Amino acid sequence: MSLIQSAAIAQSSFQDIPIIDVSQITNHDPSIRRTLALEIRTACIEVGFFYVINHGIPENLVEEFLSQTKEFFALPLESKLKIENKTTPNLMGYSALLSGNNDPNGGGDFQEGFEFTAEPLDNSGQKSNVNSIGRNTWPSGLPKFREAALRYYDAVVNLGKSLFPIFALALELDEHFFDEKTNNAAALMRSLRYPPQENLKDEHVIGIGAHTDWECFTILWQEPGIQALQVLNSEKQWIDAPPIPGTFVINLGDQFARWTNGIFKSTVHRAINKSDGCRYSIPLFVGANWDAKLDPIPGCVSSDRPLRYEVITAGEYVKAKLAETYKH
Ligand SMILES: O=C(O)CCC(=O)C(=O)O
Ligand SMILES: [Fe+2]
Repeated sequence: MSLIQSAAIAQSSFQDIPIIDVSQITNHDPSIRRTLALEIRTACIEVGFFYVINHGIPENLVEEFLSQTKEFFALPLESKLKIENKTTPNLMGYSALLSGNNDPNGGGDFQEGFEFTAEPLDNSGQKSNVNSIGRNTWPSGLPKFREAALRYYDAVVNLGKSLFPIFALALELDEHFFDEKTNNAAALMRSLRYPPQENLKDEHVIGIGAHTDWECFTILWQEPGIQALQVLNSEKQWIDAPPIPGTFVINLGDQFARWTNGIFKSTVHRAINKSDGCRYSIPLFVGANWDAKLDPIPGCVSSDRPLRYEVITAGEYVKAKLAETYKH
């Protein structure tokens, strides 16, 4: 069945998020790759979200960065504000509670964050760490933070790189289709702390308000034991996406929706921490090169399914979204 036909009959009234075993993601056997791609294709067309298990990312890398993240957020506010994202040229660094607002109808996101991008681990801090997004800004007084962050980052980026060829197969394209559109992309990682909102009365100010992600896809680690993330289905029901130990959540973002003319879903989601303690999560946003055009890929536009989005570059799109989210 063609992509457009599959999209036309897709059921997006999902009640749960599929779990996909990606242990074979680097297997070269074409039939194994096709089977995995088909499973991912269905999840992308119907849900826009899936969990991955057997992804190969060592647990200790997560634990080490999580423990550094907890130490960072436990610093006094004035220390964190020394590296506030609003004071850096590229919005890297610390974002305070309520400083961002992902939902234009919301009153600000009730989370703190630390954002960074690629940087060689052995770099002595010279010019080479400037990529298309620019330099990172690291906290001082936490000697293990940078290394733990970058080791974890590299492992998750590698999973991201192995997903692009499978997404291409899922879209009936050559496996290398996305190579030149993504070979110079700088993925952004954020570690996040959500204070408890146990007795939430005002749904106007929640951990992260209803939004879609802006890049191609997101690889999200969530702290086990605390339900917070919810995903909106086509019936406008919020479906829980609970943390499942040993998994990551993968969700598609707007860049994939634009490339596929909406066939791959960039699904609305939000997070609310209703537990009685802080909740941590760590998304990695994997985007296209900033100069890559978000024009529809073959097989996604027809007379029945006309072009839905204006064609712009990934960089133009993300910059506009950043300006909207951090405007106040
Ligand atoms: O913390 C979460 O579970 C979701 C975070 C998220 O949606 C985002 O940062 O875009
Ligand atoms: Fe998100």
